[in-house]
Amino acid sequence: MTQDEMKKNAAWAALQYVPRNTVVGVGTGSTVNHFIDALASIKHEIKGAVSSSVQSTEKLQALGIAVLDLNSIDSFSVYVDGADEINQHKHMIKGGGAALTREKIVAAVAEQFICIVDQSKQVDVLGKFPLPVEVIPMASAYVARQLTKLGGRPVLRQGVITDNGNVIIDVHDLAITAPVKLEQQINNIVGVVCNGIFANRAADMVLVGSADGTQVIK
Ligand SMILES: O=C[C@H](O)[C@H](O)[C@H](O)COP(=O)(O)O
Repeated sequence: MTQDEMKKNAAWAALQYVPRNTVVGVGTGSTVNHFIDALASIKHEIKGAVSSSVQSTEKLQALGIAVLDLNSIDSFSVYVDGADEINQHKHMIKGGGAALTREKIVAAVAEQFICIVDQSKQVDVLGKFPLPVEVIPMASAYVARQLTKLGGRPVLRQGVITDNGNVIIDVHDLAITAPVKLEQQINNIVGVVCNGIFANRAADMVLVGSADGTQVIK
């Protein structure tokens, strides 16, 4: 079974946790693209979606799913999104597709975060995947120096501008043993919009696709 088939299994398994007659929060990425396909199969049973990226919005709309303004909603039940890495505490690294800030915003409004991954995303310690940090462009050199002081090796992601008009710095060589603390420390650097550690708001449930089926971790 390919990695993409494992992603697809996890994504379709998420459908059973989507309450009907409500708005659904939708993340971004190749795993979520499978979830959007799955969501289209029940589009007449939901009230629409709130989206975390232009990419997901376009796919949702192309499949006939209404995309609602997050500011028009007080809360909704379930946010479904992938991850680049996830540990046993359901802390994640996200942002490989540069969508981390809007993802963190939509996740914050959701009552429950369901993370869909293939088994290759499970790690003991976060940080082998370079940590994405979204940065206001004029602050990129300053922020890079501060990230170096925290022990990382910052690399500006070439040719990428986020949906919010900012740049991404990928931080290599971090062994993230205290994700809750490091997420806050990086947020405190002036010029940082958001970082890809999702630990202060971890996932509530993880669906892990593998060749043996989909494992549910609650
Ligand atoms: O910015 C992108 C998101 O955080 C994605 O959820 C993450 O990169 C995982 O993507 P994929 O499902 O393509 O592996």
